[in-house]
Amino acid sequence: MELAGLERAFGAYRALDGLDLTVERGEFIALLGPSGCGKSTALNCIAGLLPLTGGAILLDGKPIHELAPEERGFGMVFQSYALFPHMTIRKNVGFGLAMQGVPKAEAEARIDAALDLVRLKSQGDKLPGQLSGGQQQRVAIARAIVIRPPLVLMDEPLSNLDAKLRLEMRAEIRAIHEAIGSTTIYVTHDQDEALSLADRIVVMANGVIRQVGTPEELYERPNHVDVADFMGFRTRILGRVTADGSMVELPGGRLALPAARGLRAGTPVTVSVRPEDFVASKGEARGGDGLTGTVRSIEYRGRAWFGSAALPDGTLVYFRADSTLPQGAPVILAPDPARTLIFEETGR
Ligand SMILES: Nc1ncnc2c1ncn2[C@@H]1O[C@H](COP(=O)(O)OP(=O)(O)OP(=O)(O)O)[C@@H](O)[C@H]1O
Repeated sequence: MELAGLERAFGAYRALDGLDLTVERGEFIALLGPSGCGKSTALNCIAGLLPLTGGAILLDGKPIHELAPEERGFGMVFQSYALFPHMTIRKNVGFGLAMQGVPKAEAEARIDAALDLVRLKSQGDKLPGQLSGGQQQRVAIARAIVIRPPLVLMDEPLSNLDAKLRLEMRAEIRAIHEAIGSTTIYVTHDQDEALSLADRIVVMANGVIRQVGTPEELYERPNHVDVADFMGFRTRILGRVTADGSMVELPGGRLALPAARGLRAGTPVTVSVRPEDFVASKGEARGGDGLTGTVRSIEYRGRAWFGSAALPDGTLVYFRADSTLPQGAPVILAPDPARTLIFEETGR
């Protein structure tokens, strides 16, 4: 499937501002981004629930964006399970087949197979209200896949479930995707979910795609400060490349960072670091060994302590420490230079 310059405006507001993406058959794609970035809008446009205001959607080379949702025939799974409360599980799962006029014997066999896949075969005669949240979401998945759709669309399907069930269902969703060989587009704001499920992740911000890549590519080499944010680079510090171009001048000190090599002297930069790669120890920094900050909070998380410290300008740094540190104490904050990212002129 191909999204070509997908646009959706609400009045003057452009919720989708030119999305280009090719999805291969059998791929599992995660659309990842903060609340309001346009993920659900993109999914609803693909499903046909929202008309486009520009661009095109092609399936096997044919434009489908003028088709009604039922003509596209995609399977949809929403955050709310959207089951019919007065219909049995079997009837819920079979609804799409009945609409398509699939003969009864075939429909029954396909309902059996779908319920088997989501491990609910024995629950078919119950009503949705008699099932747990996780079971209801599995019914919704069975209903989406029983029609053998060319594309399965999922919008935060796990966000109503508790943490343990979310992990179990995550594995099941991937297993079902493999088992039926479907193409799946999955909307989430949870980077763990995206990293563990997807073949490729599409990171969105403000209605545009920031980066597309495999989980490894995005985790190791985010190309934009927004993507880094999503991949766990929690600390972002604004600074400038020093006059001789060898270091980065930041609040609380200067750092020698290989990633800054090649940038012009004076270039404004954002430095991004993960908490586990930013080590705090007692003392004050001097001469490029780290930044000086003041401990704001600290807690033990097994193995190590994690906390936050304020730089002189108030910027918060999220750090790891090998022993506890008193609140209010001055600390040296030393990032692992090889794991520190630098972005030009992208600070907020
Ligand atoms: N029907 C609508 N009318 C006006 N604005 C809308 C409409 N639907 C969405 N928007 C706006 O478009 C933007 C994108 O919304 P969308 O629901 O796609 O975001 P999202 O990334 O899915 O966020 P969330 O994770 O919170 O669901 C938001 O700013 C939202 O307010």
